Amino acid sequence: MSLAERVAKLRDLVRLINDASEVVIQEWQAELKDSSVDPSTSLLPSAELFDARRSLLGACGMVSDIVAEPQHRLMEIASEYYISRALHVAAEGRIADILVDADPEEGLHVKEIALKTGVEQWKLARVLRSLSSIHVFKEVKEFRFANSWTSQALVDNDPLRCWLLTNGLEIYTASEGLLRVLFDPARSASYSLYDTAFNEAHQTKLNFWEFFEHGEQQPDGTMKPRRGFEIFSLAMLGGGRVHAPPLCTDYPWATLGAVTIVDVGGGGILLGGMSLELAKRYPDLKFVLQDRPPVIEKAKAVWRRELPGAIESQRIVFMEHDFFKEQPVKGAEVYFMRNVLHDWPDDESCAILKHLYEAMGKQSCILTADQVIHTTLGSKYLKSAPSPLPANYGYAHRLAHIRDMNMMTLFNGKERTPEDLDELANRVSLKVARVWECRGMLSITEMRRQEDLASNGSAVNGVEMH
Ligand SMILES: C[S@@+](CC[C@H](N)C(=O)[O-])C[C@H]1O[C@@H](n2cnc3c(N)ncnc32)[C@H](O)[C@@H]1O
Repeated sequence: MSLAERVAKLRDLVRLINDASEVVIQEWQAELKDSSVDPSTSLLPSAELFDARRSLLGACGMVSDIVAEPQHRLMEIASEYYISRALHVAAEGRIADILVDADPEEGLHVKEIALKTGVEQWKLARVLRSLSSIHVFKEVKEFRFANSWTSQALVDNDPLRCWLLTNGLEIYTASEGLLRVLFDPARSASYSLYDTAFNEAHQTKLNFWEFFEHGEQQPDGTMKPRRGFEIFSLAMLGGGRVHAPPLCTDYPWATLGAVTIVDVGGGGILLGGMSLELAKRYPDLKFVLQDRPPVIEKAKAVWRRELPGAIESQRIVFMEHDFFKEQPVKGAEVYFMRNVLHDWPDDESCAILKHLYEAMGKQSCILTADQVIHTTLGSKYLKSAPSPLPANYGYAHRLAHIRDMNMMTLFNGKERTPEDLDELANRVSLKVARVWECRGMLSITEMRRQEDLASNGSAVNGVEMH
């Protein structure tokens, strides 16, 4: 890039930062007037705030590319995992909870934090300083730390704490196998569930789920559930809480009327899954929750507690079902899957979709809620970022790619672009009719049978955000 181009781009970005900031401020002020919104915990920003926020974050990231010395920037990216490591230490040590009563001006001395965590104080100070420099925690006086706007979100929030921690345990170890697997020609070309970086790093022939279900051998030869699995389960609850509000709002569920939603691989061990969230908000909807037998048993208990009467009135029917077998519920209006397809390579995902296709009727659709990958080149299904940002908002899309790398590492699975999903759909006579972009990490992709779309011409390759 020539100097003139860099100067022009930097000026464009600063203008974008300025404009997007004004929108963010305006929307914050509107939130302040709305007593139903708590800005510190709201997971449902207005469409304007969501959009301005991603422009602003994308632009700030792009500024770092233009302004930073390239070699320095590359060195930083290559070793950034130590920042993640620092956060894992903070999560393991429950530092945000320890700091909850600290005076915001005075903070708590690292000596006292060390006593409560068991980490040597001067090492702990270095961990906390790493995080304070990126505004997670604050060093308010020398060696005295307090919570920041960001770390405050961790206070008394075990599901979120476990989400951070689970990325620092078996999943982190698994990422260490990526180099060896990707540069081994046979395993690199394989999309088997058993040829993953996870298998390599943990030296196991079990896949991710089997590994956890199998437990850990104790010195006396008995098996004990892995601590990491308990943390992973709570982490899924943390993720579910973050994902649910936009998914429940940004698809027009209320307009469906009194229809049945088949929640395929619906989960719900700890929180009841997406169906329970929808059931609480939309009283006309009915549900069939399908999953593996141990999951179904646990989900029943959650529903009994969270929505008394729903089981008796048959608003919810629980069904043990393997989604690699024939779908027993025929002609349902909606077959819903959240965070299911991303766990599976393409062939397995097609097998799941094919069973749904065979059960669908004319009015049926599949709604799949996953992280939708948007490339820097854009997609006809997704809203593009304003210039000079790349179409996918660049830096603001980083977590999507991180999650995609995670799926590759653990399962040979994949977060997909709308085009990838359409390709899978085409293999089993389905088609992506529309992507419902939601104001969160996940979006909803609607698939219909090709013959139905052809007959009523209702394919929409557009973008709509509520
Ligand atoms: C990542 S979880 C998602 C759970 C839920 N949809 C949610 O969003 O909270 C994947 C789910 O797929 C289920 N699953 C895995 N293999 C399955 C199979 N062969 N048949 C049915 N469900 C399966 C798991 O038990 C788990 O509940």
